[in-house]
Amino acid sequence: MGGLDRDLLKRYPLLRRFLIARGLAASAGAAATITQAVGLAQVLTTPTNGTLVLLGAVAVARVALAWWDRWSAEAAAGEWKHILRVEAVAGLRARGLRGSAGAGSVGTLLTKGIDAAENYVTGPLAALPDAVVTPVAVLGALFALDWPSALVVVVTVPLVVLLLALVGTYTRDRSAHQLAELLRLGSQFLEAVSGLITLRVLGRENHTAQRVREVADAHRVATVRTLRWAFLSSLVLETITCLSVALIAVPVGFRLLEGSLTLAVGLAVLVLVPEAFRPLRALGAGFHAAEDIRAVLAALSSTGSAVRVQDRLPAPPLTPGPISVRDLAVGFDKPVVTGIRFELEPGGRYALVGPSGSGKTTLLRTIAGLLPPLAGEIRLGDTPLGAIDPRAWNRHLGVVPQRPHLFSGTVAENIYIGLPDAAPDRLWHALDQAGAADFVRALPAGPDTPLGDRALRLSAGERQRLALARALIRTPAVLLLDEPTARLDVTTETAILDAVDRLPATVLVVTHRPRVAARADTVITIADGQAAVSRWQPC
Ligand SMILES: Nc1ncnc2c1ncn2[C@@H]1O[C@H](COP(=O)(O)OP(=O)(O)OP(=O)(O)O)[C@@H](O)[C@H]1O
Repeated sequence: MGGLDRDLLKRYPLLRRFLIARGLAASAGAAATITQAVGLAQVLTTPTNGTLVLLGAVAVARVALAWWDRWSAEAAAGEWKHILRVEAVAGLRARGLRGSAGAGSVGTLLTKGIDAAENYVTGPLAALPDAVVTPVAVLGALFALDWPSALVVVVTVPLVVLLLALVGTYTRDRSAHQLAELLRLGSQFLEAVSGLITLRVLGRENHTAQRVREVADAHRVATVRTLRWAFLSSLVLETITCLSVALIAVPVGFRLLEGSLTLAVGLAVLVLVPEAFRPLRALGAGFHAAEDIRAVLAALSSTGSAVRVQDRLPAPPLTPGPISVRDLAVGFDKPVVTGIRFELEPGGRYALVGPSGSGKTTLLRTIAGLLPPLAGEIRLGDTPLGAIDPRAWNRHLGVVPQRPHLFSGTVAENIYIGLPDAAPDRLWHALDQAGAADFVRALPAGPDTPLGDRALRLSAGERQRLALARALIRTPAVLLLDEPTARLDVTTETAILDAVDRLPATVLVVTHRPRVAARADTVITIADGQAAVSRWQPC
């Protein structure tokens, strides 16, 4: 049935527990419904004190069950959304973004996309046990009370189930299409905002606004189509339910007039019949939520942002020794560089060179554990990198990417990230080594100056120096630098490289500049998908 996805239940014990608890609650609810219907019929025909007390107790029990139903669904939905987001972030950390997924669409997927989990848990998943248990229980009671009425329900309930299955098949594609439009909108919007300066320079800002409008419109149309179908299926569902109730109510009325049916039984039947359809209607109303979350989970795994938290590797101690790269292949959907072999000795100086797009950054990110190797392995001493807890590896690493990200906090907060208790002299030492001390001192509030959104008030070279200070304050054993001086003048570059040379760390630096490569003992050259290792030789 569309409300239930076996893979999801296998993967998330939380959902299994929720379903079992709801099954028990649905059984209690069905018993209460039948007792209430029969009791109500008796009170209206031959009232007794005992029946009145019983009815009161059942009413209280139903209120308590309704409260618990709501609370348990909200709690399970909140916990599952949290798990999905943690998994998604772990997936992004482990594998990076795959394919053409952009930050905008992944951001939308992780926020609004994963919110669909709430509608799924509080909607079809919560309704499913009730939709299985209650119609069967009510049918049993109807057979005991009045079998001709039960026969009508036997014929009409499968019609409702068939309709739900049809709705599921039809809405599957619609939900995936609607989500794709939503992600496209998120990505277009982010691109338009972050590229505003370029667009203005090119005189294309109106054109881009028009494109965002078009995508927003496409998303609106897709949403309205899905909703139209949901409303239509609800209408058909309600019609089948009303017709079924009418098919039972009319003969019951005639039989009451004829005297072939007692008033108590007739009333009980009339109260019970709508109860057989109620949970199915609830299931049908939230049916599209099941398809929505399925589409979200498929999108998460195709962007590489879904990894099971339980899949985390154990964390053996990190052994000191060289970093050995053995027959490594790096890349994304297909390899960019293959057959890479080299050793990084502790304290050694290495340069990674090669034409633009040859795979230098990809190799650096693989060594940093940000991308999984496509083949071969990286060993730290005797331990494969894959067997080491990423957090343990991170503590030994200093990474300065090509386009470092600075957060909207202060300069100091950006540098202290992960080291909240570091002493201020360490901050100034790191800033000094990175050639950033002078300009930080000149900022309005020194290191306490807020950087604002993505630190746009700083120059590209200043941002790069802060990122270097952030790496150096951690006194890493291994320093991975991706063109760290690409935006700096020669004097600043020389000062920074001198400071880096004085560090005891193993340093691997990606560079296009011969004078930076000249500082390394060993040069790893990547070209045509292959890596070659040589001693530095000036041309
Ligand atoms: N997220 C990604 N998904 C798919 N392919 C990617 C991704 N990132 C990079 N690539 C591709 O991998 C190849 C290597 O890119 P990489 O950034 O490693 O090159 P590079 O040698 O560092 O280049 P440069 O010197 O210009 O920085 C390129 O062809 C690039 O298009």
